[in-house]
Amino acid sequence: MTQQDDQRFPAVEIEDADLVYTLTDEAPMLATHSLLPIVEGFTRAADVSVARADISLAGRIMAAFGHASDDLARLGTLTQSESATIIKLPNISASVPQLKKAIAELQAEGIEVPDYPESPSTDAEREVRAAYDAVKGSAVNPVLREGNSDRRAPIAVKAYARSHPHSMGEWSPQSRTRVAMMSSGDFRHNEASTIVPHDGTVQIRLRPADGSDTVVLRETLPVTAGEVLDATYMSVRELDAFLTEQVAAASAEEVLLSVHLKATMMKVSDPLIFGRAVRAVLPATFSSFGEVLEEADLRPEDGLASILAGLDGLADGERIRASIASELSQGPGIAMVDSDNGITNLHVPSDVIIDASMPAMIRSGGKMWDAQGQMADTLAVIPDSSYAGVYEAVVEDCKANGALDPATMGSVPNVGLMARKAEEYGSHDKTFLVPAAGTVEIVVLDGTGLPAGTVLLSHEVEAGDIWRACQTQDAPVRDWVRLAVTRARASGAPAVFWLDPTRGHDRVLTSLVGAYLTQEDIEDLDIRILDPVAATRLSLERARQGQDTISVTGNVLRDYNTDLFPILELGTSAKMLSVVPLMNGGGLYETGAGGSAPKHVRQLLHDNYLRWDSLGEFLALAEALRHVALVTGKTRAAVMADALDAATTTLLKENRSPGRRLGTIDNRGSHAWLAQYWAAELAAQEADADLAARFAPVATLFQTVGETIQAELAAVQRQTVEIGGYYHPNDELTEAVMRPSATLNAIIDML
Ligand SMILES: NC(=O)C1=CN([C@@H]2O[C@H](COP(=O)(O)OP(=O)(O)OC[C@H]3O[C@@H](n4cnc5c(N)ncnc54)[C@H](OP(=O)(O)O)[C@@H]3O)[C@@H](O)[C@H]2O)C=CC1
Ligand SMILES: O=C(O)CCC(=O)C(=O)O
Ligand SMILES: [Mg+2]
Repeated sequence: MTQQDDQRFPAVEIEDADLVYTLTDEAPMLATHSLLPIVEGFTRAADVSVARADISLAGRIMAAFGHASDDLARLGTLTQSESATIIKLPNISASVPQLKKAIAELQAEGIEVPDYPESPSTDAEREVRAAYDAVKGSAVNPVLREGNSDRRAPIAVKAYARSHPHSMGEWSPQSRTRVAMMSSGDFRHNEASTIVPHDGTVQIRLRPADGSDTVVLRETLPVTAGEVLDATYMSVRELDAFLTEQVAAASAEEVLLSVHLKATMMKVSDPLIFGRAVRAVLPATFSSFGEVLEEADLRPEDGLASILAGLDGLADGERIRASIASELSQGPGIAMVDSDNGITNLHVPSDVIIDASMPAMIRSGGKMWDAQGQMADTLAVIPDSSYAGVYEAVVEDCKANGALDPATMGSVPNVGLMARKAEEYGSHDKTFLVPAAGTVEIVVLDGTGLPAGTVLLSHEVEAGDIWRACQTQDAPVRDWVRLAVTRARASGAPAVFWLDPTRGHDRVLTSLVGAYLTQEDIEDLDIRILDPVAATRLSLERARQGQDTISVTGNVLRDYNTDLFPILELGTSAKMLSVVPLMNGGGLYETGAGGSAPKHVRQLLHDNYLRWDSLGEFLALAEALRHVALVTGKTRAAVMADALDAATTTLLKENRSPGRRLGTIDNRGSHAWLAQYWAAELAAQEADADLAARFAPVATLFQTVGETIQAELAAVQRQTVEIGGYYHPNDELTEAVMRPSATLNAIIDML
């Protein structure tokens, strides 16, 4: 969906536009084909120029090999501008299997992109691999998130959820579901942290225990004055022992085994941990055939599906397949992603992503799907204990007090430390699979105010351990504390900093928060610092009493909490307002807090029905238009924003959001209603008479043909459709599918 394809609007460059709208993947990409023409039509009346930035997985692959403009890099630069206004939809953070599929799809279209080199051996292959590694995993959000995060449910959304509570699975005190985490040897227990005194450069290296030459893991790493620098590692020995225990425990307790990781955002460490879990479930297979599989580039970290798909070409293929089947049938039931097609939790590393998977399990009364398509209790394995306690506390709370009630429960909004790749979510370029036993050290090269050669942090490690460093700059920490105070003041709710005194990083952060709070006016505010488990308990207790509690967290809990609480409160995190005030003054408006909902694509292709809810886009657009008005002086944009918010409130009240069942309003139908309500609000408002006059005939027209539009949109349901690709669908085909109402299209063209 490139700008040039659309002749109705002159192309606007990303750098010149008042507003940039991102083109992404899967369900939000489909929704954009329907919504963006409406947005462009309406905003033109306010003289707001809109550019499209293609940051889809396919777009980024093409850009990496010179077949498309590198829109992500351009947007990254734009985030530094004080006038940037960017609407960011969720995108695929690709696992290796997804990346390979996208590459194959582009190649089949005749686009010359190279294969993904599994084991690069030449310089050219290493270069290709580096290019793909930059596209892989969470490669978009960290580039754009040059600010901290403010995610909350707007009042109208919360009111709607209370009056139309979503279904919740029942929780029984007898539930056998529980969370398992490591009690030593993990990232939490090994964490060490320090504050860097001055700007400078450090090196990360391994001094092997056998006295052989030092291995440089990272040649140079710039550090900044006042930043918090941490290092930690996951002991593979302790991880393996833990995972083996959990496999046995799930069997003994007769519950499903499920593994919850963030292999997308934590693109180096978590696929490795996922691979250890695959091994732990198939110990005999890996002991007999591990080398054969390795030689064939069939890696457990890519998941069972990749291994199974690669067996055909192997001499031992059938024996390996039989061994896997036999071990799976004798071990505990594995939680399923798709029981109809035999897809387990361990098939693809990016199918079960902890921020969405744990809340979905909790919402379902602590159950996941088994191989027979029934819901069953599960042992939820979250190896690193840094944040697993939060989920454990929710599970225990639900066992003791029953499911939460969306009709009455309070809200847990979040203020998250995120800017400049803060904490773990910026660690992938400082994460290493340790090649040999020895000492990993972070050593001063120059600057920092310390003598060259000073060892800042060090760990004794074994081969196979996963070591990582994290950086958290000072300016983002100050900004985060300020944002927390602002939100506490604006909302009147208590603000709780979730910081763990048993962790090195959190202890340092606690002292900084204490210091920076003294610089704020907080006398009449309720601001506390609690460890994450205590903070969870307090937030739940208050939520059960209908009270709101702001969670002020680091980057990972920002991610976890903004799915967890919204999924319980609102049924989905798609309904969140998600604002990132960029540190240089710009605004990044994320649409909801969830991802790209891959399951929705299947339903569109099968039934021509898209259940994606664009509420997050509507909320983000209104905020973005207000920001445009502020930075460009185009006051009309603010009038458009107020009218849009009013239209969104009507849409909620009138229940015009997409349903889940065929025959109800889908994504396209909800867009048409939004356009109708938006036009009505613009015609009725008195702040801008010209705008009112311009939209009066549009509003009248919608009143006349609104039902025709809905009938045209409903008529296309219940048929299969073809859009000519998954990662890189054909624009014309997709547009035809997503804009099937000639009547609506004519109105939009007229705007
Ligand atoms: N900001 C970003 O860019 C983010 C990207 N991601 C990426 O998204 C992909 C999928 O991640 P996953 O863990 O499955 O999580 P998702 O949030 O994409 O999906 C989980 C479920 O949430 C529901 N859901 C999410 N958004 C909506 C919406 N707008 N309307 C209605 N329902 C919605 C759907 O439930 P149901 O099926 O019941 O309808 C969906 O199946 C991954 O590639 C991941 O990396 C993930 C999070 C954030
Ligand atoms: O970038 C990603 O991979 C996921 C981001 C995410 O889940 C979030 O920010 O809530
Ligand atoms: Mg998330």
